[in-house]
Amino acid sequence: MAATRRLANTVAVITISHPPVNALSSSVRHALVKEFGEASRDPKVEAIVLNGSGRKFSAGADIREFGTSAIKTVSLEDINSTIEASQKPVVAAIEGIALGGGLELALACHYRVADIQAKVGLPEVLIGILPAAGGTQRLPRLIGVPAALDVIVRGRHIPASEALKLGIVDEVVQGNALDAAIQLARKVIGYPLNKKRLSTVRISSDSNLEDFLDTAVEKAKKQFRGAKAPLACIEAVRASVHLSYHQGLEKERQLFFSLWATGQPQAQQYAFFSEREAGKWTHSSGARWDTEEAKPIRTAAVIGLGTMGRGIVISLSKAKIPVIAIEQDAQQLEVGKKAVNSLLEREAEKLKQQGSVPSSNLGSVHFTLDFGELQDVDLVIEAVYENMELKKEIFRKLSSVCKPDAFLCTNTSGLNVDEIASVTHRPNQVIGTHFFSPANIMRLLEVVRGQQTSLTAIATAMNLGKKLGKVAVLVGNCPLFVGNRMLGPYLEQASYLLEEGYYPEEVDQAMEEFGFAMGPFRMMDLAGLDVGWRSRTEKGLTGAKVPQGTPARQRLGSRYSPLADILCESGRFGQKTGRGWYQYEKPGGRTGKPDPWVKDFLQKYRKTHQIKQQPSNPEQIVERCAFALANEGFRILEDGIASCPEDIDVIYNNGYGWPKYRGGPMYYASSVGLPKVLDTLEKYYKANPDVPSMKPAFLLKKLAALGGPPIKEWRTQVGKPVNKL
Ligand SMILES: CCCCCCC[C@H](O)CC(=O)SCCNC(=O)CCNC(=O)[C@H](O)C(C)(C)COP(=O)([O-])OP(=O)([O-])OC[C@H]1O[C@@H](n2cnc3c(N)ncnc32)[C@H](O)[C@@H]1OP(=O)([O-])[O-]
Ligand SMILES: NC(=O)c1ccc[n+]([C@@H]2O[C@H](COP(=O)([O-])OP(=O)(O)OC[C@H]3O[C@@H](n4cnc5c(N)ncnc54)[C@H](O)[C@@H]3O)[C@@H](O)[C@H]2O)c1
Repeated sequence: MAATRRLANTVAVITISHPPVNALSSSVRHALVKEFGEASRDPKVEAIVLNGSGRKFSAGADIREFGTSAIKTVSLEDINSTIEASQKPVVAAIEGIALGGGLELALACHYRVADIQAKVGLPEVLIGILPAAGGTQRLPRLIGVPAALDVIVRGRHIPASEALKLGIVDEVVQGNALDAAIQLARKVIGYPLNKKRLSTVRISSDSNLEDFLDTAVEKAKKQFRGAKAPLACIEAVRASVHLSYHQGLEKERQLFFSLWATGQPQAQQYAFFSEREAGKWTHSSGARWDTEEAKPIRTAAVIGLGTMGRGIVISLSKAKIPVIAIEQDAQQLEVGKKAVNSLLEREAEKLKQQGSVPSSNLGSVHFTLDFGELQDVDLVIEAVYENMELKKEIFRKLSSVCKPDAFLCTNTSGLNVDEIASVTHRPNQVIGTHFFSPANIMRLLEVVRGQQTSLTAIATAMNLGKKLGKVAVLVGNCPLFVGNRMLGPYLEQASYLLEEGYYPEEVDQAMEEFGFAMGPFRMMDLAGLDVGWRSRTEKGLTGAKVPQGTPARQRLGSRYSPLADILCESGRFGQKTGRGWYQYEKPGGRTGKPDPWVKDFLQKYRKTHQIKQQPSNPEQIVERCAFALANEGFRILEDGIASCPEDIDVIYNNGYGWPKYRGGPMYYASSVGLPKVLDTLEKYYKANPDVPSMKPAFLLKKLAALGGPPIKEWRTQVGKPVNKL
């Protein structure tokens, strides 16, 4: 059923009923027209209340309908106009969510009542479009241009208490919003409605407002580089200032269709559904997310309170899970405790501003040096240094101290989860939980299954990810897992580009213009060049273990770039030392400037090694870096380390700053066309047979030979997920 109507005395209650989120599909819109028309004509009805079933008002338009003919039947804005013009007062009872078209529907009502838990917003920008059922025209008329612009351009989900302050809703109730809405509807019967019809409000413009909008455009260009939707949102809001409501609506429509033509909405909507699909994991045994039960996690522990441990503690605490936090000595414990407490204070402040009580919304954190205190916890996350021997020592301890059914997780960036599990008495309870830095902010969680990891452990870790508000993606165990493994060939290409004549700022600029949050060299400076250097030294790729006589630019018969090693040997570790690929104002500084030292060093290096310079071509930079990423992605699929291309894209969109409006590296390869990707890689590999990472993957060749089928069909060409190692 799409919408139903019942009578509460003289108030008709129309309920949208389209589980799970009451998306306003074509059938819902038809039903709304019918029910609203009947209520309007019914002489017994004096007021109308609109709500949603399942304690959710509505998540907006049915995203699956975009690009189909269904979106064209019964426009939502026509329904909104009819509601707004109603002679009987209409009240929206907002429970749970009123997002996108859901809020636009509520804005057409004359009054809005929300429950305290509700969230409202216009998040269309996050899926590449703009509110296109009058939202960009009604909201500025209700709360003013600056506040509306912030809501629309950022696409935030706004808590009810803030929505009340902004004036988006008229009333917030602790209890039942429907009862409160019915009461309000009765109260306002016979009141004049003119001022409640937002389309009739006029916005007065002045030069300050124009300056404000111009500044917003410049800010959005910088902040959302390359994304078209935020700019379209600003243009639509600008129209609300200059044009009549109906002309503004027409502008909104035009902007919607011109955005659609860019291809960005399709990529972002693919990313939206891919995130949801990632939760629906499958296992080679045939087990799935809906066949396995997760164990509840009532208490947890985190070992190591460094960069990662701190963020993980905060994430757990925000999910109301009490945490025991452990360090190696009193001094480190004190440092960690200070850092965690300061982050917790910030969280508490945010909660207070939202009208929530911090003590009942944050799990407690207990600091200790005593592993003995871990005997009752349900789950432990280890986040000590990336060192196999140290991790094994910790897991031996955990195995003997923790209760037998406790889950033991490692936050390693890429070490062998099976080897870590092998020192415990319960390898089935051991699993990788690879968070991203800062762990309390970044949404990605790679959940790494080992050979012996139980299905319950997988279900529990995936469920924990959801509880922490993360996008959890299940991956197999191989060196560096998925995201970091793909970075290898990408960074390798970036380095080769420097050897061939480019400078760090040129490569970064090209990748940032492509849409990456940060180019490869800025990213390396931020993460610390020493991390990779230590790992290459351990592997014998640099340092004393390299056999005498090895050519500087070759290892194990393949091309090698020693540039990053040379920087590290000069003490240039990136931001932390104030020098890396860039120079910074001070050690720990954030603003990098091109460094003449690097320029000079690169020029000398090229001369020494007689490297032929390439003519400058930013397109080539993007192609080489992005195709190197995608090619490794195809190998990961072949190996069964990721079970589908969508999972890889979710990882890149949420953990590596890939521009969501390009869908992810696999979606990008698909949109460029697999035959073109293959051709480019083939040409490069033919000219550079000593760069094996650019040898086209077998799966890429297979899919290209099939003519490059749509990405949703690739799954059928991929083998069953298996653990490699
Ligand atoms: C000129 C042309 C006219 C254009 C008119 C434009 C009108 C309007 O301006 C455009 C919009 O409203 S655009 C829309 C603006 N609104 C948004 O962008 C809101 C997008 N949604 C969300 O942010 C989150 O889903 C919620 C916060 C709603 C729930 O979060 P949660 O509790 O973690 O749950 P969950 O796991 O996330 O979802 C559960 C299931 O619901 C599914 N589904 C959800 N929303 C859907 C939708 N709108 N549609 C379809 N499906 C939707 C989701 O896929 C999943 O399905 P599955 O098959 O079970 O996997
Ligand atoms: N930093 C990142 O961006 C990042 C991202 C993802 C994963 N990781 C992984 O997370 C792990 C931690 O990395 P980090 O960056 O937080 O390191 P870090 O150096 O910032 O912190 C490690 C912490 O572990 C503590 N520690 C060491 N031995 C201990 C012991 N025996 N008992 C208790 N605590 C001990 C140290 O005192 C230190 O505070 C590593 O495996 C790393 O590869 C790091």
